[in-house]
This record gives sequence, structure tokens and C-alpha cells, in this order.
Amino acid sequence: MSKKIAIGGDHAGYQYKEKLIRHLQSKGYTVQDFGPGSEASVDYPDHVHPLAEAVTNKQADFGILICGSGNGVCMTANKHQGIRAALTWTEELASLSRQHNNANILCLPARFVDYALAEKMADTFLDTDFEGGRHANRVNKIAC
Ligand SMILES: O=C(CO)[C@H](O)[C@H](O)[C@H](O)COP(=O)(O)O
Repeated sequence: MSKKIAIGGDHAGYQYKEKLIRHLQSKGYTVQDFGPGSEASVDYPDHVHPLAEAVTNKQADFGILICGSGNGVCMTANKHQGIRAALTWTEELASLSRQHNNANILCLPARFVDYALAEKMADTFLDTDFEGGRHANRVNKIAC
């Protein structure tokens, strides 16, 4: 069964989102696009909240959110119970967000990384497992 990926963001991440959708589909993932549908200016929470709910409700295995800095989408996604959204700007950070934090949403800063790095971070994020062990004790305390 292929992993289901929810992807979304705002106008600043639109171009990367469209490229990433094609890339992920070419790798066999099932991808649900939470918009936006163009580069017209939008409010990112309008796209983040339904995506985060889909991940919380297990309608998607992981989420990928893309905006200009990555901050707004990350702040919004982390308001949802059960969501661990990570903002990353290197491949190692993307890997560690899975290994140590069991992140279920990856947030990408489209205005601060090139597309090649964004794609590499998405691949690394989706290919990396949570290490559990001592990290599980810590992650379980996040939802205090
Ligand atoms: O994190 C963000 C919002 O807090 C993103 O960077 C947005 O993409 C950015 O703020 C959009 O800015 P714009 O000037 O309206 O394009």
C-alpha cells in the first residue's frame, strides 16, 4: 500500500508544491493537494488547517507544507493535536525530524531553499523512520 501524502501551503510555495506533487506521484505515492491552486495571494491557515486535520485523522500518512519562510504553516499545523510539524532547511534536519521527533508534517521555506534541496528534504523525510527508544519517551511528553 503506497503512503498517502497531503501537500499544501500558500502562494509563495505554489511552484514548489506543483513540482513536488509530480515528483511524489512519479515515486508511487498517493498525493492529495490541499492547495492553493495558483500563485494568487492566499492566507496559509485556510490551506493548513484541513491538511493538518487529514493527517490527524489518518486520512494521510504524512503532510508537506510549503510557504515562503515555512514559519506560518508550521505554527498553524502545530496547533492541531497529534501533529508534529518540523521546519527544515537542510537534509540532515529533515532526517532528524523523523529520527528523533517522529515528525508527521514537513514544512519547507520556498523562499530560502532551492527546489532541488526542497525535493531532497521531502525524499529524506519520507524515507526516514522514527528511532523510538529514548526519543519516544520525549515525544510522548510533547502532548502534555
Ligand atoms: O511564513 C509565512 C507567513 O508567516 C510565509 O513566509 C508566507 O509565505 C509569507 O508571509 C507570504 O508573504 P507575502 O508578502 O504575502 O507573499
